[in-house]
Amino acid sequence: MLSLANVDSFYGRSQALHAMTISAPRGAVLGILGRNGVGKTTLLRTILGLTDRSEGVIALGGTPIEAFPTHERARAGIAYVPQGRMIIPDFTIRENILMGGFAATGARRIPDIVPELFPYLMDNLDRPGGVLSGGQQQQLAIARALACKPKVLLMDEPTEGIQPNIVAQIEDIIIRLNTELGLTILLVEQNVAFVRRAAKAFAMIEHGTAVESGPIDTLTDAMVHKHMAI
Ligand SMILES: Nc1ncnc2c1ncn2[C@@H]1O[C@H](COP(=O)(O)OP(=O)(O)OP(=O)(O)O)[C@@H](O)[C@H]1O
Repeated sequence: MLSLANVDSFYGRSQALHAMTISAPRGAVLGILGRNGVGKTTLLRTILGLTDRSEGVIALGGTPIEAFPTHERARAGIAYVPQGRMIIPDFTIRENILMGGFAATGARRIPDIVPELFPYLMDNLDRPGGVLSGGQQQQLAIARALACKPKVLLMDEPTEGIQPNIVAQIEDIIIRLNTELGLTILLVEQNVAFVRRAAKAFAMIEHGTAVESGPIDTLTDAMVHKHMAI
C-alpha cells in the first residue's frame, strides 16, 4: 500500500536517510522503531515531501508519488499526526480540525467519525485548542488528520508526553482507527509493548536505514536491546 524503495533524503547537504526500504501493507499498522535521532521523523517527513530533497521511489497503492508536492500527497490520502501535535493554540478546536480537511481536500466538514471517537472535542468545539491537556491535544491532532479523509496515517510518537493514565485511551483509539476504519498506519513509537499489540509488521531504523524488518512476531527482545537500548 505504502512503500519506499531505496530512498535517500537530505537536509541541505546532510543525508538523513540512506537507501530506506520499507513497506506497509494495506490496512496494516507498521511499527517504526529505533533510538532518538536515527531518522524516524525524517522518514515520515520524506513520505510527505517535507525534507529538502529525496531520491528513490515512494509509492502509494502502486502509484509513485515522490514527484508530487506535499499537498498532492495529502490529497492522495496521506495524513500526518506530527510529534508534539502542533495544535494551533489560538484557533478553536473546530478550526484546528477543519484545517486538516481544508489543507487536503477543501472540505469544511468535521468527519462523521470524530463525534464517535472524540465526544469531548465535539462538546467543546468553540474552545481554543491551547486549553486542552496533552492527551486531548493528541486527540485533536488525530481528528485534524482524519479530516483529510486519509487512507494512510503517519503517526510520530503519539503517546509521548501524555499522562500514563491517558496513554491507554490513545492506544485504544489508534487500534480502532486501524481495525474499524481500516486505515494503514505508520506508527513511530518508543513503546515496544504497544507496537507489539498494534502492529502487524515492524521496521527497526539505525543511521537512516531499516536494519531489521518483518512480521511483528519476528521482532525479538534481542533486536530491541541491540537497536533501542541506550
Ligand atoms: N531540519 C533538520 N535539518 C538538519 N538536520 C536535521 C533536521 N531534522 C533532523 N535532522 C537530522 O536528521 C537525523 C535524523 O533525525 P530525526 O529527527 O529524523 O530522528 P528521529 O529518529 O525521529 O529522532 P527523535 O526520536 O529524537 O525524533 C538527525 O541526525 C538529525 O540531527
